Amino acid sequence: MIEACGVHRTFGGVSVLRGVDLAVRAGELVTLSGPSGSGKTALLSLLCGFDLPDRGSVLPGPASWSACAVLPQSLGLASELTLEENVALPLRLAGREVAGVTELLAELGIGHLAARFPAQVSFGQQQRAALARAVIARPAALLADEPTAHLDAVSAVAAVGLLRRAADEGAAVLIATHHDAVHEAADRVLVLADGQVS
Ligand SMILES: Nc1ncnc2c1ncn2[C@@H]1O[C@H](COP(=O)(O)OP(=O)(O)OP(=O)(O)O)[C@@H](O)[C@H]1O
Repeated sequence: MIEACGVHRTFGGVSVLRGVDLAVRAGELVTLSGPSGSGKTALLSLLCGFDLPDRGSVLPGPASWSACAVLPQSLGLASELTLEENVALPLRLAGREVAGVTELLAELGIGHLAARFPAQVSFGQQQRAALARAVIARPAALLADEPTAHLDAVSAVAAVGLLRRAADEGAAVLIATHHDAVHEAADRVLVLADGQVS
């Protein structure tokens, strides 16, 4: 479950989020649209615990952060690990068997780059690796910020397919995006405008 209840956040005197309420249930893929600068990234940062609300509450909270995967715009791949090692990391950290990495990279069209380091591939290729890392451990909640921003049409279809599958397998998935192809795969589309979600 992903949830925001009465969330407020102000930056430098500017009230960006003004009483945001939303809920994404297990098995649901919900997209968040809204003009550039409306606060989508700020909201995702609160939902995943990167930031704290001035007022209101969010889920997942600290007790369930380990079951939450985040795909930030900055990707956050470990530069000293290969793409394959990056994708395997959530499984290793959880003490689980490493399986499915090769298949996932192939599905996203970057199987041939598995042994390269992030700095040796394009940003769009890094973005696909970060997406694979976000879904590999089957998180209960998945927050993705513009996951198709640097992808061509074919790669975007593969990425959206993967996010849809994560929801179909039971994850609560929330995606901030400007892309119609992602909205079309969603169960619901939310709009963030004037500090509130509708
Ligand atoms: N840490 C911060 N400090 C100061 N201002 C911030 C901070 N984070 C966000 N803001 C401001 O909050 C507003 C919303 O920013 P945010 O990045 O959340 O928008 P967005 O909807 O994700 O935009 P885009 O679609 O361009 O990615 C902007 O005016 C931004 O400058």
